[in-house]
Amino acid sequence: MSTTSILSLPRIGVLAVQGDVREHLAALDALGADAVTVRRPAEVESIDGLVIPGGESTVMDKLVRAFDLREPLLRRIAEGMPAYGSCAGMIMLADRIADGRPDQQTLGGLDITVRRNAFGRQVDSFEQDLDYAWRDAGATGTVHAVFIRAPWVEQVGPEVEVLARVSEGAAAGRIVAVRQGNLMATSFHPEVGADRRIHAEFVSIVREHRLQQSGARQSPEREDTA
Ligand SMILES: NC(=O)CC[C@H](N)C(=O)O
Repeated sequence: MSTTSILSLPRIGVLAVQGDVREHLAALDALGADAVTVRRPAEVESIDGLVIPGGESTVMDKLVRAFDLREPLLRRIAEGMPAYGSCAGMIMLADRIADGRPDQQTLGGLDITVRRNAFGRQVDSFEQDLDYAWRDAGATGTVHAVFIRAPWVEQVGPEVEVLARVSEGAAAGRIVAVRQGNLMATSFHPEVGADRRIHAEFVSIVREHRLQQSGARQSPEREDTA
């Protein structure tokens, strides 16, 4: 949690050890967030929310450990810091990987099982319009989802809300967007286009969390003076 005023911009970090960091920074910046890269343990402490980009989850896992980011990230996520993972980022936030390599660790937090590269080699990349369960009352309509060697969600726990499924083709019905409390993940890459609605949903989760945090900090004082 940043120590700046609650009225200041939410500071949202993008995990910047590997992957498509720049596109997420641009999307967050366009939404009026204070978007910063996260490479050092101290940087994990100063952010209000975290985006984990697409890339290669095995490499990301190794670098997170090599840069001493694993422990602070685990702690902040356990404390309730909002996080959003796209593609490899979804894998990093998953509690379980189906057929995972024994040496691959995730940060976890989302009670889901993901399957890496689930759509198969023949269809490395594809695009589809999906129905999306918007939480922002202002957002409506489908999402044009871009999948690049994407995972799908094979199993979800009872606390997990399914936000989107594949709409057509052999994989129709597969879960590709989820939310559980302050954690959100998509198999696809909303950062590649100009549509900012999914990032906007995450920024509003971060804003709400900050408000709750500031309320929690203030309430003991209010009791004192009552
Ligand atoms: N575009 C992506 O992030 C691909 C994810 C990658 N296949 C992985 O397993 O980590």
